[in-house]
Amino acid sequence: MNPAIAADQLKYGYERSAPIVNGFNLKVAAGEWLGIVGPNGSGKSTVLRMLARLATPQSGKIELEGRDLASMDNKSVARTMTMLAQTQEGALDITVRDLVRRGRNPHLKWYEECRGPHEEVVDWALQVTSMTRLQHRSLLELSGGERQRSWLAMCMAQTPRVLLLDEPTTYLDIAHQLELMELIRSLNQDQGITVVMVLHDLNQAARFCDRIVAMKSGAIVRQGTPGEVFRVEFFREVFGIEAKVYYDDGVPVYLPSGIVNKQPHEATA
Ligand SMILES: Nc1ncnc2c1ncn2[C@@H]1O[C@H](COP(=O)(O)OP(=O)(O)OP(=O)(O)O)[C@@H](O)[C@H]1O
Repeated sequence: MNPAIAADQLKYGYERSAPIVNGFNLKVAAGEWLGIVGPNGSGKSTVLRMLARLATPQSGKIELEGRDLASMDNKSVARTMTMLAQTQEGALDITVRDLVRRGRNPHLKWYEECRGPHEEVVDWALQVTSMTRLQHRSLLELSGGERQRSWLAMCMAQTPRVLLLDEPTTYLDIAHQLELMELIRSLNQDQGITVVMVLHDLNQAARFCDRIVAMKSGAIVRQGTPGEVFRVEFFREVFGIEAKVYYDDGVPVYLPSGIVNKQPHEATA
């Protein structure tokens, strides 16, 4: 079976600056939950944007389920893969249900309306994200967590097989963070959706992800299961911190104790 995503030798940079991402290779298996971690400015969002086709690599190739991403049409990409960003742009003066209906657009012909079986998918997307009760509310009347769930419901209405998420829990309190992570876990485990998520909370990465890829200066420096990655040297070399690693129910948990050498940490050094 083709990997859900295969990225080969990706390179990306801005004019007059050294490449931000260089020689980046990644394979994500269908049904896997991959976490991308790394210091600020290490290129995580840039990689995710290239995978989502929001940024075009200067060189290298991305395959989505074995197809060349660069030559796929927009609707085929949107029927296969979707991305939930940290914050969303767009008007909030819309009901949750109307927002979720927009997720059906890649499946509709230009003359078609969201009706019949498409409305059933909207019902399903609202249900799996626990938004049915709030579906007639305007986004303006929702909390940050409920709003993020509404956007996720729209993503689900696309019935994607691959879900990309860029720090989706950043603005959520801890209860809403866990709620969103549990929800994504059920989408991953029950619906078989492949998940690629950039996240800063390393303990959450260890708890939820099958595999962690750590980036520094635009390249992958460590990867493996959370247990393989969570080593004292990893925290020193990638984040410049001293940390102790404990195990809770088989899951590694780190506790930071200080900055290595007491030097200001150079994120992109
Ligand atoms: N428009 C731009 N022009 C020049 N450099 C940019 C631009 N946008 C981003 N960068 C640089 O690209 C590098 C990688 O940024 P990116 O957002 O991918 O990192 P990140 O690992 O996601 O960071 P963070 O954890 O802070 O979100 C950073 O050094 C950033 O300053």
